[in-house]
Parts: sequence; structure tokens; C-alpha cells
Amino acid sequence: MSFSSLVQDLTLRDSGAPRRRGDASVSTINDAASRTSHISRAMSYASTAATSVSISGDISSQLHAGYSHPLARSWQAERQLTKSMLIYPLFVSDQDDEEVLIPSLPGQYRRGVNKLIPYLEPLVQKGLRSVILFGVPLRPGTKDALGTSADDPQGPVIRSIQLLRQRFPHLYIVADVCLCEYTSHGHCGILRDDGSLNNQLSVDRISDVAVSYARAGAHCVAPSDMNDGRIRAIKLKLIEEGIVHNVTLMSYAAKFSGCLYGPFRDAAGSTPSFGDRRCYQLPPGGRGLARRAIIRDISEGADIIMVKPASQYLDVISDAKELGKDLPIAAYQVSGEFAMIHAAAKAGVFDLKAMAFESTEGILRAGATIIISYFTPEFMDWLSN
Ligand SMILES: NCc1[nH]cc(CCC(=O)O)c1CC(=O)O
Ligand SMILES: [Zn+2]
Ligand SMILES: [Zn+2]
Repeated sequence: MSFSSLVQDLTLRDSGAPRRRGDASVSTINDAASRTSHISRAMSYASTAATSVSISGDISSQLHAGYSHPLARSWQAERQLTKSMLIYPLFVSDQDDEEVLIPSLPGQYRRGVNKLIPYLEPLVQKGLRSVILFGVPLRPGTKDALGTSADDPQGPVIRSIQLLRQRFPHLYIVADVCLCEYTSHGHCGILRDDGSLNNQLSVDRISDVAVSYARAGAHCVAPSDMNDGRIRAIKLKLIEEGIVHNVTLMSYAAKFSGCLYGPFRDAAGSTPSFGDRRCYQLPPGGRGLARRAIIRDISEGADIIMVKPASQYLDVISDAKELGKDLPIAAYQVSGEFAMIHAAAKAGVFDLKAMAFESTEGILRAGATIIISYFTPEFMDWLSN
């Protein structure tokens, strides 16, 4: 028997099981005894062969066997994407009856409070479990240097929280906490005269806003401002208010600066009027800095650690999983990532749904247990679980 015919004999021998021809991955030798004898024949052959290539008893080289079936393929993943892992970002404006498409964010709208319920109704029916709210004040004169309108009881976020709690008792409501949507300068805090962030004033203000959202009924508050020490400040204030026991604190712990937030800033009208966010959001190469921020926020009392953006920072997600091995890890697939996938799909580079799944699977593999995604409504249709 020649070397090649032995290999053929090994891999394509009829075992009685149904088998597709010409597909090397469906070599099926069902019978354990016959498998053993074939392998030992291969071993003895290989050991005497002059060209002793590596089929020599190489049981460990046989990987295809583990994923020849779709179900077995799914078993290779540590975590399967489920509907309950997804949080859907919503932009709520102060124009109660408005529903306006956001041009740079395909299929996403800015909605007034009155448009929210009818839009969410079918999604909740399909299994939507959680949303994250971003307020968008459009009325002229609403913004000022202190972001005063962020916790206006008549503002879009607080009214939406109350309405959603009432209407959808099983929907988990996350409120993004930041000032950039509400400040005249568009930065994520209160500024000194020289234009830099006044950390102490910012943290005081942001923790007040977080408490207001929590009091309104948010299940979770998520500060995205990146001021130092805001996790501790919010936690302490929630304790002081006596509501700490049922308000989750999700930290945007590793939030990187860069060009992937453009469509969001269009949607939220939160582009800084001068400068950029590089003195508070992390530098893209700063893996160590991200680890320090994650460690810090865990020690300050974060209940969930978030990494953002997602696909460009899979190593950081993996670090977060390691550093926060006892915490849920969230990843935010941000507006720019979403827009890129749409643009590439439109250009015929790949199929939209296939890439939505592939990118999400990568994020889960890196260690995320929660994904904030603009694809969430699609996933309600795409996932049957
Ligand atoms: N603090 C603002 C905020 N909260 C969430 C996002 C980004 C979300 C996205 O791009 O989808 C941003 C943008 C920014 O920091 O400029
Ligand atoms: Zn901000
Ligand atoms: Zn924010």
C-alpha cells in the first residue's frame, strides 16, 4: 500500500455513515476499533517509511472532527450571543413628536418621548431586554457651560426613564451619564478658564445627574465622561441617597479617543466647539492606561466594566475580562464601527448580517458578556433564542 493510498484509506474509508464525497472535513470513521487499527497501521507504516511525514500516530492533528457539524461548531465558543446580552442605544430628543433619521447612522433615528413607546413595542415583543438612553436637547438656549439641562425633570431622559419603566416593566433601563450633550462647549464636564476640565466640579455635577436618573427609575447609570474619580463619587452619593442597592453602576472604564464617535456626535449634537477629548479619553495605544483605569474603576465600586470602541480594542476587552474576572464586561460597538460595517456592506465587500455576527462573535470571544449595539433590533429578528 502506497503512502497516499494509506492516507486515503485512513480518511475516506467507508464506515457505513452517510458521507458527502469530496469534502475532506467529513471523514467519518465511526467504529472505534477500526479507527484504532487504522491509526496503528498508519503509525507502523510511518515509522518505517523513508519519508516519515507527520501522519505518524498524529491523533492530535485531527481537528476537523470537532466542528464538522453546525451544533459542534457552536460548542467551540465560550459564549453564544443571546438577546439578553444586547443593549440598544436610543437617542431621545426634546422634540416630543419628532422622529428624524440620523444620516450618518444607517437606520437609526432621533426620537421624541412620544415616539419611543410605539417604536419599542414590537422590539420588546421580540425579546429586547435593555436600552441605553442618550438625551439630545435641540431647543435653542437649552445648553450652558454647566450642562444644567442634563437632569431637568422635564428633559427627555428623565421623562423617558419614567415612561419606559411604566410601560415596559421588564425592560432594563440604562442611562448614559455625561454633560457633553448639554454643555454649550460640548465637552464632557465643567471647564476651567483655560479650557481644561475642572475635575472636581465635573465629578460633583456628574454624580448629581447620575443620582437624578437613578431616582427617576434608571436600573443602571453609565458615566461616559472619563473624569477621574466619578465612579467613587456616584457610588457614595447613591449610598447617601439610600438607593445604592438597586442601581447598577456601569463604568465606561476604558473609553478611547479617536474618530469612531463621529456619527454619534452628529446624532447627539455633542461635537466639542473647540479642541478635542484627548486629555480625558484614552490614547488609542494606551493598553496599560486602560488596565489602570479598569483596576481603578473596579476599586471605586463599578458593577460593570465597559470597553469602547469594541472591535479595535479586543485586547482591552480581554484585559478587562482578566482584571474584572468577577464582573460582567460590556463592550460598546460604537457608531463609527456600525457605520463602517454598513458602508462596506453597501459597497459589496461583505454581507451585512454575516459581518454583524462575525464582529459580535469576535467581541464575545475577547471576553465581553454584554454588547451595546446598534444592530440590536436586527438581532431580535436574527436570533431565534
Ligand atoms: N460622552 C459622550 C458619548 N457617550 C457615548 C459616546 C459614543 C457612542 C457611539 O459612538 O456610538 C459618546 C461620544 C463621545 O465621547 O464623543
Ligand atoms: Zn461626554
Ligand atoms: Zn456619554
